[in-house]
Amino acid sequence: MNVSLAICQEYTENPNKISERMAKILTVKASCSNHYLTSAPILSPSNGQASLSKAMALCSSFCHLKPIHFGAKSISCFSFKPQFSVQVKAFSSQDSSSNPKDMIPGRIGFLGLGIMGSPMAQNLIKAGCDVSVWNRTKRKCDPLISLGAKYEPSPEEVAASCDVTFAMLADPESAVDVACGKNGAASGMSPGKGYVDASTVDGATSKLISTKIKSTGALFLEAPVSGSKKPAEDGQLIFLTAGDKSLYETAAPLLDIMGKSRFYLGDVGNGAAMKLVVNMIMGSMMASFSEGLLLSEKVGLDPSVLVEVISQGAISAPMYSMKGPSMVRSLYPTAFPLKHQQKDLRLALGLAESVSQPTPIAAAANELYKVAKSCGLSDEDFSAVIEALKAKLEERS
Ligand SMILES: NC(=O)C1=CN([C@@H]2O[C@H](COP(=O)(O)OP(=O)(O)OC[C@H]3O[C@@H](n4cnc5c(N)ncnc54)[C@H](OP(=O)(O)O)[C@@H]3O)[C@@H](O)[C@H]2O)C=CC1
Ligand SMILES: O=CCCC(=O)O
Repeated sequence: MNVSLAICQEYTENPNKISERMAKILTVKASCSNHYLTSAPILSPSNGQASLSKAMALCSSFCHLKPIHFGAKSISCFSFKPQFSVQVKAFSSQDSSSNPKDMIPGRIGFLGLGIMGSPMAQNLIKAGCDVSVWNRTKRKCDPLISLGAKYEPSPEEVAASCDVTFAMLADPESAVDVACGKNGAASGMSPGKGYVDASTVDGATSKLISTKIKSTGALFLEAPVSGSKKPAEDGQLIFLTAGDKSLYETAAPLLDIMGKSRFYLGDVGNGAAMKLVVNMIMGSMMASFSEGLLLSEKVGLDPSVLVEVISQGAISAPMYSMKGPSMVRSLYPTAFPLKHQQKDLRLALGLAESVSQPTPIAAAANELYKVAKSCGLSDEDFSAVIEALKAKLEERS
């Protein structure tokens, strides 16, 4: 907090000078800790907008700076995320809502506290939001309750007591059940509220949920994410949103707590489609990488060296460097469950079918993930798909 006040004084004294110092302070702070900096009131805001814009423009030459205007009452907000999740938000002290919490919808609901939902909800709580939670398996709520979350016994009660409710559920069936089923979120929805579904589902499912939520007068946004367990923990997700633009704007400060970027893609279904295309590519990449690792080993090469070679060339990808070393050791600590990757391939193939787009590579990859599931690997990380190839090879030899 001292840091943000130092920034504010500099704003007001000399807006041309501040950005370099701001970047330096934040870099130091970011490397020391991993917490959010919020509330940076501009102390003499006569030239607040001008100095802030100037500061943001100058600061962007030092770091990845993301100006976002969110709401008439705030001057502006920007996120600074170098290696760690750090956010700085600037507000006018003349503004009646100089408390950043006033920019955030009153109470936030979170439904579905699995690998992704738990850290996402946790980041909201750590950023100072009032959060209510529900999960089918209640014990998964306990760590969040101990951080200050309020437990509600059903999705309906979460939705009824919150302004904006997020859902992060396994698949289309669970997303529909939690939103539209008995004691589902829709039963607690009414005008003025919003439902943001971050689960990876197909467009038809998303439209069904949207229709049900909107029939209550509430707003709907689909917001599936790219990024896995670690980005969820670090507030570095990429949101692929579509639906009600006004809910997108209301939810933006929350998306910025949980993520590093956000895309607004228009009508409901477009966010789901974008997510499925991304995961279709990812699933095929992982299947192909698995084949390469095993082939290299079979011809007497060291697969660890293959990982190293790939990391230095044009086909390098963080996924190969992150997963490769443990795959070589036949270890698959779960970040993205294999069953969800197969679900995404299945849904992506359905999307392709709906527009008669050939996707032979993804279809082959899907078969491999199905084999992996039948080998009992559903809850392993999706990189365990390599085991399906080992099984096939063993069958043949
Ligand atoms: N893990 C990852 O890397 C990523 C996952 N995703 C997507 O995000 C979503 C969540 O993924 P993730 O957190 O990994 O999955 P998990 O399997 O860890 O969590 C799934 C969540 O859905 C709940 N759930 C499952 N079935 C039902 C049901 N019938 N009724 C009510 N709740 C149910 C689970 O409750 P319970 O605890 O009771 O089982 C749990 O809260 C999925 O759609 C996935 O594809 C997107 C990006 C990355
Ligand atoms: O849906 C899962 C995506 C995982 C990732 O983007 O790393």
